[in-house]
Amino acid sequence: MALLEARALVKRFGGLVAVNNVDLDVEAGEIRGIIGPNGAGKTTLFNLVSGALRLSSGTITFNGEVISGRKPSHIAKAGLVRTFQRNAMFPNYTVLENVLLSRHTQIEETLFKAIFGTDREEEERNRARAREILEFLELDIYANEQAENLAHGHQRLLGIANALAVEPRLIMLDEPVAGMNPTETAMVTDHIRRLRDEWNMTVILVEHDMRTVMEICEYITVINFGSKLMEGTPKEVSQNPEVIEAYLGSEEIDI
Ligand SMILES: Nc1ncnc2c1ncn2[C@@H]1O[C@H](COP(=O)(O)OP(=O)(O)OP(=O)(O)O)[C@@H](O)[C@H]1O
Repeated sequence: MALLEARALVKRFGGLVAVNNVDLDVEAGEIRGIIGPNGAGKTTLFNLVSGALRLSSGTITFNGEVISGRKPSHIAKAGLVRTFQRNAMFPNYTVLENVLLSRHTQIEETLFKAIFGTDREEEERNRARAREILEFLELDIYANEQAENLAHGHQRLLGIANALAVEPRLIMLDEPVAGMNPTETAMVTDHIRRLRDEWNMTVILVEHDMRTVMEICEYITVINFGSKLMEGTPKEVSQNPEVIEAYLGSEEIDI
């Protein structure tokens, strides 16, 4: 059984079918890419899996548990979290505080509980874990910096740190290298690979930067008009005429 099994997912917005009967199986330890043209339904698919949007129909099983219909906080606690395209979640707090606050806000349902709901021992544990995450992502030198002062690449990395704070098994990254220069892209790509290799994390990413997708994903799902067009290795995807037609306007994918 795959770690994530999505069956016949459908999402309708009024008359528009944004996600149309999509199956998705992701094995533990995979780095999976989801690609497709603008408006194909990638973000909607992400939101369905993370629980941010309610399914019109379909079932999602994660780690053997049915998670469809559950709240995002429940899904996060079960070990599946997503990042967002926006920068730092709590811009006026330090980097370390961001990771601590994220852990609480993603798995607790009220801000009160998030802020006051933990005992000292648990808080110590959370703090130690937050430091470990920052070290892993080489953000520890910024631990006491205000988040909004970080460079763009580091802010996006902090988004990943915030997601890791709930200690997930599967992390969904929404355009992790969007707007980055080549140095930042290389840094983030390297960390994504290390997350899988060293922390056994399963990763799903939506990304427009084809070079990054081809470089780090061993398997890619292509979405077009809300439906799955194909799945395959980067090589299979980049050579598939339907994909080239749909996604790249008949230009070859540059790998
Ligand atoms: N909340 C919503 N209400 C109505 N329509 C929506 C909503 N969210 C998305 N859509 C529509 O659903 C379709 C899929 O959008 P989605 O954002 O999932 O595509 P995408 O593949 O992520 O696109 P992009 O690559 O541009 O981010 C689009 O036609 C979009 O306009």
